Amino acid sequence: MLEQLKEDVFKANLALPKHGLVTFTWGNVSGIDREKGLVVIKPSGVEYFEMRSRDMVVVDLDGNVVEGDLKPSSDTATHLVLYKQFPEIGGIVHTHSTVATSWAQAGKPIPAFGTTQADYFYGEIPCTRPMTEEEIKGEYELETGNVIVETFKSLNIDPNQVPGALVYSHAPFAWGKDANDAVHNAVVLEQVATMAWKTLTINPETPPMDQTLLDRHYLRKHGANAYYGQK
Ligand SMILES: O=C(CO)[C@@H](O)[C@H](O)COP(=O)(O)O
Repeated sequence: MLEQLKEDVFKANLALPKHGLVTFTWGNVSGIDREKGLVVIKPSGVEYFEMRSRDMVVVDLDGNVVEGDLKPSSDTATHLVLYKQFPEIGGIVHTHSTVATSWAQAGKPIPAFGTTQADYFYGEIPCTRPMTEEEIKGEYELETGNVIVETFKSLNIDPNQVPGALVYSHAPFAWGKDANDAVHNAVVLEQVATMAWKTLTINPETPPMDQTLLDRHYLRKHGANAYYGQK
């Protein structure tokens, strides 16, 4: 079970450069075995092309390394907060993908302008508030997770319906039912970030999409009555 999770997380990490979501060692992917209370995550600062499955690091929910010779990702604390606060997610991706990161740096949520976003995100993709000097000087990665959770609670957004967020002045996090699903949502996030940017370039007055159309497209792929594809 844990060996399979390591392999899955390893492959998911290698998918980041394949999809053009990361440069150098930027970004990271993790997956959780909730029965064991263990998280597998990428080692910090290791080039993707050098990475091997056995390099994946296993930590407990307090961040203690329980297996692996390398140091875990520097963003591990953020992943752990999200696993604890979003109990239905099974995988998390952090990238510095160019356009989504540009939205995060601008401090703007990504509005839902069309059905592409609606198929995967049930509305706008939120951006967190600026972090305080105390949060930044403190345990920044832990506080990054806390401010993502705070954003979803304050906006009453279900993280299972909007599987991603922009961290202000930083970059996006995405998640899903497992590491592979989280990578899928990270790819979609970068795509819809690009579409939204270009939409506003073409028409700065573009309004968010019609709620009925948003409902139709999101609910055709998600929920008890989903019917998309061969369902
Ligand atoms: O957010 C950041 C840096 O700001 C991270 O994405 C790093 O770029 C990757 O860190 P490691 O996972 O290699 O520790």
